[in-house]
Amino acid sequence: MSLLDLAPVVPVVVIDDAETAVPLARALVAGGLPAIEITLRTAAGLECVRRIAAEVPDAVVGAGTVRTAADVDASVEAGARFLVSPGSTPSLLAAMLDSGVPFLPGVATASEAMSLFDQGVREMKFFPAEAAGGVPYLKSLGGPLPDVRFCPTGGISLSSAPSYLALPNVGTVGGSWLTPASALAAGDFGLIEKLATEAAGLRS
Ligand SMILES: O=C(O)C(=O)C[C@H](O)[C@H](O)COP(=O)(O)O
Repeated sequence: MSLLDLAPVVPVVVIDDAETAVPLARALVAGGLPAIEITLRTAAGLECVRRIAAEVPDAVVGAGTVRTAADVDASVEAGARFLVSPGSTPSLLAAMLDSGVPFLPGVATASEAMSLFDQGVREMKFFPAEAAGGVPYLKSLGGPLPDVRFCPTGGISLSSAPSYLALPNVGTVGGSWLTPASALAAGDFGLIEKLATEAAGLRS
């Protein structure tokens, strides 16, 4: 099954304290969102991937903010089951193609999507979704590029997600709204499960 079909929303998580990774992942899975993207923006990112991969078997944990071939190797070694990047470079794409796990390279234009398509990539992240043109832009890309499917991410909320999910070239959306920094700092995993449950209900 494609990564884009696992759930209507992929939570994008920035974690500072690796101790929160496992309870956070359990809350998201309990709410119905099994695919979880842990960004490599923080020093704790890889350790969080490692802990979730080892301790939360129902989660499909991936690494986000993957920018280099070294990031690809470190993520896979930590147990990442998918990789997401904000954009794409030749060396990053080569490493992703070689990684053995599904990946969503970021694109924001038709030319970028066509370059990846030429390399055999059919599923991509559309980033930064809202700033780059949002739903109308993505709908327009679907005309000439109907065989590319996207995970739009960047500026999407519970209220804007349904209009993206209604597009035929969108499988799932990414967003950080499910894991507010304040809830993480307070250890409020009940709130995170509630936000995940709301998001999981967007497409039933
Ligand atoms: O970290 C990355 O790899 C990114 O490319 C950026 C993230 O996808 C967005 O920051 C999430 O978007 P928000 O839901 O607006 O917070």
